[in-house]
Amino acid sequence: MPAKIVAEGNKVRYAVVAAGSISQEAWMPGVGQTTNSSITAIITSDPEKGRELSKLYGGLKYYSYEEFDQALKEDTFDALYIATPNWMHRQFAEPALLAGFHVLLEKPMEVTEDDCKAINAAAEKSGAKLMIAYRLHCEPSTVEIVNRVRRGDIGDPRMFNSTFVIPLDEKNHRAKNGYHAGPVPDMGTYPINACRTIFGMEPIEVFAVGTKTPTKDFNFHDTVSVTLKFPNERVAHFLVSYSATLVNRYTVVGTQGEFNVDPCFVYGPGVGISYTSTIDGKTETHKGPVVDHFGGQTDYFSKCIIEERPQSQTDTKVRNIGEDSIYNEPILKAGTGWRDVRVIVAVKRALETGQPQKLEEIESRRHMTEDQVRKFNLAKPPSKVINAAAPIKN
Ligand SMILES: NC(=O)C1=CN([C@@H]2O[C@H](COP(=O)(O)OP(=O)(O)OC[C@H]3O[C@@H](n4cnc5c(N)ncnc54)[C@H](OP(=O)(O)O)[C@@H]3O)[C@@H](O)[C@H]2O)C=CC1
Ligand SMILES: O=C1OC[C@@H](O)[C@H](O)[C@H]1O
Repeated sequence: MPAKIVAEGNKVRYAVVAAGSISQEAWMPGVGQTTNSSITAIITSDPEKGRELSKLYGGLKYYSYEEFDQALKEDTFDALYIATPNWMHRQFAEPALLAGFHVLLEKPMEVTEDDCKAINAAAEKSGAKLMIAYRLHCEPSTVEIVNRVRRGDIGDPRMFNSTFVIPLDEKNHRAKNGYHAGPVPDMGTYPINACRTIFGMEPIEVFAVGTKTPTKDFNFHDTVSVTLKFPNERVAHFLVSYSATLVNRYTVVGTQGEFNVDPCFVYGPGVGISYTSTIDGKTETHKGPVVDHFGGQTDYFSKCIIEERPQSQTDTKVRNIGEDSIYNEPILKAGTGWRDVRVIVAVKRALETGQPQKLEEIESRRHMTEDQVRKFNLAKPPSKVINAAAPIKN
């Protein structure tokens, strides 16, 4: 089926697939901050959520998962926001894309490289647009930091180090579903995407060490240390964990300076991505604005849909830092979703074998530019949340 067209002046109509915590508490309120997007349908396995959210959002059409194929035949939406658990992304994304619906797909893209490739192939076949929900790609401080590295403010970026810890409630779906629900896919996606973007390169080797906290009942390594070797002897390291207090920070060290970013990955009331820069011995603090990440990414994606920006512009070539070349206009970022998953599955192999894992050398593609930045105020929290599990242990 050909890709859905949304006329200039109309809003892109979204269906939300899975009304979990991120959909109800962040994405659905965030859409209200945009001017070009609306929610018109919900696809859920829980009829109570269907009824209640339909009322809360002014009469959404709701469907069960079994009615998904039927939903794709009706004219109630143009695009989908898919926020199922990681291993259920493809089952909704692939048929929706083949049917011409645009898809904003939660991170990580899926759990295997084959799943990612199948999703990309579906988008290519129909021409429908696909974007992985990297909300930070539309966040002003994150884009500023990346741009400052690209223009050489800290010299040659040599090292990246990050810690991302969120204490997980053991009742959450992430707690009992093995590696692919664990901290590497769930949270590691952020530092992996950040260091790939900051270095403008793809890693060539992966080392990993995992531990299982004795007092916890997770069925995977709940704390993992990962080292990524990059071309030109650059190195990145990150630690992710479900089993300690909330921490989210990264440092990029270059030949002339460093950026320390804290908080760097999370969102919500009072949270503005902020950093200190120390360049040639002079330290400055940069307090970032509190913006709605979810409204921002959706507004950007809808703009790409309305303007019919070609997906072929998705993965434009990136210069290596220090080289003098011109960037092309980059747009969406399906390719970068697979590139993160490629690393996530290599970490799994490294944990299983205890051996470093080589990655095929691939050229880097540019993703994340100024035109993606959105500065919407944070949406008000929803007046009601229906049957959604809190990810964070209180
Ligand atoms: N970009 C970001 O900042 C964030 C992204 N995410 C991503 O969003 C996705 C969903 O995360 P989140 O909302 O926190 O998860 P939740 O556990 O809160 O919700 C997941 C929802 O998926 C549906 N579901 C279908 N099958 C299952 C199953 N077997 N087990 C559990 N849930 C199921 C349910 O919705 P229903 O009852 O409606 O069918 C459920 O409420 C993940 O891919 C995650 O990585 C999550 C948090 C932040
Ligand atoms: O931003 C996030 O923070 C909490 C995580 O569990 C979630 O999946 C991630 O995307």
